[in-house]
Amino acid sequence: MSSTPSSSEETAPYGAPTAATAPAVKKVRTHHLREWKEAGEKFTMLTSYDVMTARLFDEAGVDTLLVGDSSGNTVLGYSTTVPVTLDEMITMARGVTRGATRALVIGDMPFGTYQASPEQAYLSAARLMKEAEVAAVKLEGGVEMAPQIQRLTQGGIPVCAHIGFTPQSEHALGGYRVQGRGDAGERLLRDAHAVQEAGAFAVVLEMVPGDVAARVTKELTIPTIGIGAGNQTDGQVLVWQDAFGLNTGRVPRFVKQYADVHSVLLEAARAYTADVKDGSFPAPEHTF
Ligand SMILES: Nc1nc(=O)c2c([nH]1)NC[C@@H]1CN(c3ccc(C(=O)N[C@@H](CCC(=O)O)C(=O)O)cc3)CN21
Ligand SMILES: CC(C)C(=O)C(=O)O
Ligand SMILES: [Mg+2]
Repeated sequence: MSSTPSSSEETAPYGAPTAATAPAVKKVRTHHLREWKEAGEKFTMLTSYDVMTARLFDEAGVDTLLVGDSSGNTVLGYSTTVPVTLDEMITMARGVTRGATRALVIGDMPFGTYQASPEQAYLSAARLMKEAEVAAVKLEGGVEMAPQIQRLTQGGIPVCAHIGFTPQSEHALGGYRVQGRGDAGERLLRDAHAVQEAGAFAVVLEMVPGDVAARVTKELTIPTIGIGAGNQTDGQVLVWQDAFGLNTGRVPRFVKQYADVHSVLLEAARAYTADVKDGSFPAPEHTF
């Protein structure tokens, strides 16, 4: 089987598909995630903040792309996601939706753009859809966000919920900590059921004990997407700069490093600098 992506009608635009890792779906929709859950087939999500990584991850068969507010850390260099604005999210999401042909693109709602009221949430989410053409939005919160989730879904905006450790509430939660241990497990279950009831099509479980995430995944009919939540969730999500080794800072324990992009780019940038300084670049073939 060729691993070269094809844009023909017959062939889905990703390389070397297998039944287990790249279901033969030409364009991923929210209902596909539900169908994969029912079939016991896992799916993937990676963050993406620009057109080139969106194209690349789409070609690889990554099922969903999240334009995460983790861009506050990975693109803009803040220490938290809190300062990220809706305008910044829209600008980045525009690139991602242009790059993705197969993957479902979900835009994160940044802090302060939905918590105030369901109306505020609708106006913010509608901007993400109209101006960046995302297929769905994601927001953080459980029971307390049910009115927002309901308003968006009733207004035609698919919502992915996000419970457990919710980074926008880092200051309220008291740092980066596992959520749902012990008695807090019951609260997490209530949050999970509340977002499903409100109409969410999926829910991210962040930094939740594996056994609790497994129970949530069993009890819910909507798919769960884990990050630091064990291997029993329906899907998995990671921040690409963590997983592929561009981020050389401290990465969370739940990250597996699949590549060392930092070294590749460091080597290339050093070689370019050396070539220019010793006069070997540009060579005649680079000159008009
Ligand atoms: N680069 C990046 N990767 C992420 O996964 C990520 C972001 N940014 N920004 C938004 C949120 C914040 N997230 C984070 C950030 C830090 C930890 C962390 O430091 N975890 C520690 C402590 C766990 C504990 O105390 O129990 C760890 O070792 O996993 C976890 C999740 C996940 N998201
Ligand atoms: C870590 C994921 C789930 C996220 O919300 C983000 O990238 O912003
Ligand atoms: Mg986020």
